[in-house]
Amino acid sequence: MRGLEEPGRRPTATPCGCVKPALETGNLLTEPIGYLESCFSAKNGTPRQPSICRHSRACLRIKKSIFNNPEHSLMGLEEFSHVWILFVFHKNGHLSCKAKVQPPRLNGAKTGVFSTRSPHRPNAIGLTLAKLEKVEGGTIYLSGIDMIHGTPVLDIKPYIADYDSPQNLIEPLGEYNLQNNQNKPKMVSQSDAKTDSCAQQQLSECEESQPCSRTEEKPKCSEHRASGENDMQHKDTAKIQQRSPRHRERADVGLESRSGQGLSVAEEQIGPCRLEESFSEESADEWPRRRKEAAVPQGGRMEGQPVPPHCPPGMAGAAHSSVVPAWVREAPVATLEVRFTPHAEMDLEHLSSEDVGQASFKYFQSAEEARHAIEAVLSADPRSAYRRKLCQDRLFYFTVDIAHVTCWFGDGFAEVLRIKPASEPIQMTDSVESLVSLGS
Ligand SMILES: C[S@@+](CC[C@H](N)C(=O)[O-])C[C@H]1O[C@@H](n2cnc3c(N)ncnc32)[C@H](O)[C@@H]1O
Repeated sequence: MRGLEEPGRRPTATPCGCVKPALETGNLLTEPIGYLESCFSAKNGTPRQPSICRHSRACLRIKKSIFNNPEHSLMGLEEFSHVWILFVFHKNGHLSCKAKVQPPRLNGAKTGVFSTRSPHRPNAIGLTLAKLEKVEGGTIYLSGIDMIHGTPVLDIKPYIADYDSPQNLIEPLGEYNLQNNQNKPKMVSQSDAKTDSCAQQQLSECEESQPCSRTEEKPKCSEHRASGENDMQHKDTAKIQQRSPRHRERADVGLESRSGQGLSVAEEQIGPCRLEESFSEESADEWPRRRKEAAVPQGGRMEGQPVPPHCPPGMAGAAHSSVVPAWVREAPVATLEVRFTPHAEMDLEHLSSEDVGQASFKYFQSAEEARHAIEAVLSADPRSAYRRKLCQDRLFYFTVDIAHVTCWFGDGFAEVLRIKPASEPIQMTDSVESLVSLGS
């Protein structure tokens, strides 16, 4: 059998030495489909993962140079609740990166770049799962984002739990089917099984408990939002997920880092543990040692724990869970308590009052939302490991929407001292920078 040719060996350089973009060799000259307008103006204070701040908002207009009719490209997207956003970390400064990085959440410990969500990677590409608030013409509105203003966006893909979450993968039900004299075993992925899986019955709003079957019959209860009668169904399903024992189990083992906020819509939909897997960015020096003993299925179910009723054993085991090392849930960085000084409280009130003749919030719908966002950002401790250790007494600043926030960090808490109107308007990326070359 002929092996794959190593792409790097193929001639990709032109006589002048320039790298010639060629799809075949993975040298891709990308053109952003648009630039994000985000409530975060700079890296400082921008959440490290989208799950941190559900009120963080952004919008993306698809460029006309990509599609004459941008709205055509978004057709059907409104049926999805969440989207993957692929983007360029355009503010990384330089395109070099190290094999080992020190993610802030690991407080200075090093780990391999590919076990993290570090922005400093060989190809400066970011991946964020955002909530899709609405689609209007050629523009999408997002929330729960971790990208800064002006971020070049390369692609949008719908989030489909059936494809994107290992919990939703289905294995043959041979043993079960034989025992129950049901249909022949069949290797099915969620994509063709739609929703007739036992796992989904567990999470869906079916009142009757039914054995899993692999028939072609129409699913009675679907959480497949894209499949038609989506909106109401989806919401109901989310409620049921919260009620189901399986969901509770997940919530119980969830990382308590959401600054006391209620579950975000994303969490309601896909469960906090799953979010942790997608959004956690870090590792510890000691993790390879601990890995085997401490790896935890994402569903939170350890060996010996009860399996959901009505599912054959094979359906509920670790084969259907994703696994993360324990440090993901037990990161050595604590969640902080967030306080506002009376002065900061007054500032926030002032900022949101309409009678002072200043710009009102562009992304937040109320002062309360702004407050929640500030709390969410700070409770996750946005400081780098370096700042945490060496600049302990320094003030920390960040801008979110029109609020320029000044705060400081004490032992286990962050205190907001001032909130002033942001002085500089957010600048959009220069169109000259719009072509981003990926690959070597
Ligand atoms: C840790 S990364 C994770 C991004 C994405 N969720 C991922 O996993 O690929 C998020 C951080 O990247 C930084 N960031 C966001 N947008 C950026 C951009 N356009 N250029 C450079 N850094 C950016 C911010 O400091 C933010 O806290």
